[in-house]
This record gives sequence, C-alpha cells and structure tokens, in this order.
Amino acid sequence: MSIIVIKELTKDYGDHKGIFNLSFSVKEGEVFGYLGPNGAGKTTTIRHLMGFLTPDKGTSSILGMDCRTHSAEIMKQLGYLPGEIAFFDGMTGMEFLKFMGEMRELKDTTYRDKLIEQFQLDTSGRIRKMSKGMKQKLGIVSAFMHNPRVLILDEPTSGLDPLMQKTFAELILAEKAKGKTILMSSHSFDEIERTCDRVGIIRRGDLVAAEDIHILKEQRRKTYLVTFDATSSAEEFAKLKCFDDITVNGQRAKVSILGNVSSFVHALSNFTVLDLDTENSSLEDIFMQYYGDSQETSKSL
Ligand SMILES: Nc1ncnc2c1ncn2[C@@H]1O[C@H](COP(=O)(O)OP(=O)(O)OP(=O)(O)O)[C@@H](O)[C@H]1O
Repeated sequence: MSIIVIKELTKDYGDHKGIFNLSFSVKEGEVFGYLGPNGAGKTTTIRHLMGFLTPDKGTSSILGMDCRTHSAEIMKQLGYLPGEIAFFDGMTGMEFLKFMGEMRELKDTTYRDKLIEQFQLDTSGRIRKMSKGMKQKLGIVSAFMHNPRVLILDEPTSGLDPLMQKTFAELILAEKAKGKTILMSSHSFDEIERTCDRVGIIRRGDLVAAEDIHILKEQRRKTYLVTFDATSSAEEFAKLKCFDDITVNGQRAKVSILGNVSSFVHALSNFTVLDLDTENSSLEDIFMQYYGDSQETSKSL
C-alpha cells in the first residue's frame, strides 16, 4: 500500500526553477531517501506534501488524503522536520516540546524523554542561544516524540556531528523496524545508504531515478587509492584484471571498481600495501555514472 503518492506534481517558479511533472510513491514501512544537489527541488516537493504550497499541476497525497485540502487530518499522523527550523526563540527547549506535545495531545512522554537522552539534548536553555546542531536535535525529538505513522524529514542530519549522525541513523532503523513510513531528503548518498530502502534522485526539478538502494549500491563505482611498497609492485598490480580502471603514479595507484570488490581485495592481499584509502563519489559523479547528462532517462514510479 502506498502511503505517500505524488502525481505529476509541478511548481514552475520560472527560469527552469521548481519541480516538473514529479511522480513517485512511498510504500508503507519504506524509508525513501530523496536525494539531490542544492536547488534541485527537494524542499519544494516537501512543502507541497506539508500542504504549504499549491501546485501549478498535479497532486500529492498522504494516507489517501490530499495534502492541500486535508493537511489538518494528515498532521495528526505525521512527524515533520523542516529544513530551516524556525522555533519560538524565547522558549526553552522543554517549553517548546511541551507546547508541541499539547498541540498533538501527547499524554505519554516516555518516548520524548528517551529521545532527549539518546540525542544528549539539554532542553533547559533558551532556543535563541542554541547552536544549529542543538536546534536540529530539538527538531528531531519534536518530529518523532508522538510516534507518528509517517515522517517527512528535510535534511535531518544537517548540523549534526558524526556521532549524532550515527545516533540519527540508529533512530531511523529503529523506526523502520516499527513499520514507519519515512521520506527524508539529503545531499549525500553516503548518508542515506545505511538507512534507506529506496532512493529517488532529483535534478533540476526532474526525478531522474527511483531505485532500490541495493541496485544503486551494486552499480556504484568505487575508487581506491593504494600505496604499494615499490613502483614495481604498483606496475605489477596494474597488469592484473581485478578492476575496471587503474592509473599508476610511482608507488601509488588509483583503482576504480564497479560493483563487487572481492577479487580486488583478494589480489591486493598478495602485495605489500603501505596505505589504502577510498574516494567517495560526489552526488554529481553518481548522477553522471548512472544517467549521463541525459534528461531522457527520466522515469517515474
Ligand atoms: N518561492 C520561490 N520563488 C522562486 N524560486 C524559488 C522559490 N522557492 C524555491 N525556489 C527555487 O526553486 C529551486 C528549488 O528549490 P528547493 O528549495 O526546493 O531546492 P532543494 O533541493 O531543497 O535545495 P537545498 O538542498 O539547497 O535545500 C531553487 O532554484 C530555488 O531557488
């Protein structure tokens, strides 16, 4: 059963800005990563789902209800983390959570308190004095504390340090295990690959892909920077056929592999390796790798 459904959604801001004929859906219990570079249209899509914007064309619905006309009913079952958090600056963190809890008629605060502890959030200070990361943690607690069935999270890890990013990933996996349906946007493939089942890639307002994460991972090219003990070792290694591409520069080799790395790792074990590093593909690399620069590859689900 599809919980979030977007059909031919269009918001044209002019000058090729906005979103164009977007169609995709998120099934019950699925974690959907909504990936795209700055200005791609992620927030615009999410703002339609929240009922904040009227589309030029198309529709969006959550739990079978139209996002524009039924936003009040949808909100009762929704947790939302905005990209830019505008809180009531004069309140303390706890006053804000209590205020939001009252709006949602939250009686049992056990889960709220567990989240506060999990994210090591000090709720006693005034929001205006909080750092970006602290505000983000407050936003996360507020989005999840009432145990909503559906979560929409706009760049949830922005401002979080690596430890808190890990805590956040654990939270998503725990919520997924409870059967929650989650859509979250991000700039970074690496960030969402641990938690998402499926990924939609948006570029210049067009959905260029919506794929199972395992398929994307298998197709993804990985680059390894290997330092051998000698130039001769690097040259000898380059003669093997356990990679797609290699560039040798003295003792160093840049090795590119598509998919399974096991034969590369196996071959490497016969050499003396002084250093091994990985180079992550940028989002743009991933786009180019999968789809080139063609817009004809666009497809919808
Ligand atoms: N109200 C508006 N009027 C005109 N242009 C807008 C408006 N809102 C957004 N845009 C433009 O639409 C495009 C998509 O913006 P959007 O905020 O949806 O991107 P995004 O993918 O969320 O980017 P980011 O990762 O930077 O948050 C951008 O070029 C943006 O400048």
